[in-house]
Amino acid sequence: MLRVQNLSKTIQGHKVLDNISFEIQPGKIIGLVGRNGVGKTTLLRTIVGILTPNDGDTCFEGQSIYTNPSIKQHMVFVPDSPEALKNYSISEIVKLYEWMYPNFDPNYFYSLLEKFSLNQGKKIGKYSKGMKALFSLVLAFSTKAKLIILDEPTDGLDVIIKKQILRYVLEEVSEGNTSILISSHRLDELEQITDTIMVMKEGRIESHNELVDMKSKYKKIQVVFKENLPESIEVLDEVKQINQIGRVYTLLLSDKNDDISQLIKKEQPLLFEELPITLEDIFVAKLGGEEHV
Ligand SMILES: Nc1ncnc2c1ncn2[C@@H]1O[C@H](COP(=O)(O)OP(=O)(O)OP(=O)(O)O)[C@@H](O)[C@H]1O
Repeated sequence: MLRVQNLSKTIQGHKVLDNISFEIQPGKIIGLVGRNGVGKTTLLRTIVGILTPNDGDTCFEGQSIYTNPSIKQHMVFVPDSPEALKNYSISEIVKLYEWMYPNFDPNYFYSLLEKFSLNQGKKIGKYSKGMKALFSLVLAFSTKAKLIILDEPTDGLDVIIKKQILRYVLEEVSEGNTSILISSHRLDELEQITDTIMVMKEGRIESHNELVDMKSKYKKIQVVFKENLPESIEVLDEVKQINQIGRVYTLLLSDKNDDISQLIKKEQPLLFEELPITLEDIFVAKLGGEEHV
């Protein structure tokens, strides 16, 4: 469906995107994660053609979006601060979207406004921050685009709406061939809805894996020793310390064959307990350096 090939973008002499390639298949939800300033928004803005790359291409169903802009009617981008529409009324926005997106479904749009209790009389500028975020999502899903690209979609939404939205996103994807690319710092939410996770680091894609495969590469344990964590364990590359409270250490192990667990057990811990692993643990292990402990 979407193929990003060797995309690079330099802004003010700084290479923000460095030779990025990936593909998105129909019916998939992909999470894009990375530390602040790593280039996520720049990547999303480049693959929808708001920014022009210095190198590389983005093709939707085989056609470059830069040389065939009409193909972009099948993709919709929801920015993290949707200010562009704030002076328009809802009926004006509907007209604009019907013009931009031939498959825009106004009946569906109004039914979603109702479903999420969004006041139809107000100008968008009069909505609260959360209502604006919600409105942008409703608008995006009403385009019936095949690819929906969301930048920090749940920022500003209260927990109840967030849950409704996440459920709604899952329903939409399971019913049709819509694909969704979501950039988010809310790793707990991504974990609930995504199939695969792309990790960005210094302008590159560091990894692009199925979430279950990522988790299977690690083991999270809690250990307590009589004294501190033995140095023989601390120095191992396969051991990342993700938390310490007193003598209770939480460790993330790259331990496919159980070798590291055996080494730790040889040091006779007072407690050795395996814990469920989260996307946040993997994020910290991959991108956290030593600063997080
Ligand atoms: N218009 C611009 N002018 C100058 N530098 C820019 C511009 N847009 C982005 N950058 C720089 O490019 C880098 C990546 O920014 P970007 O917004 O893509 O990061 P991000 O991963 O989305 O960050 P965050 O998680 O904080 O939203 C940053 O160093 C940023 O300062």
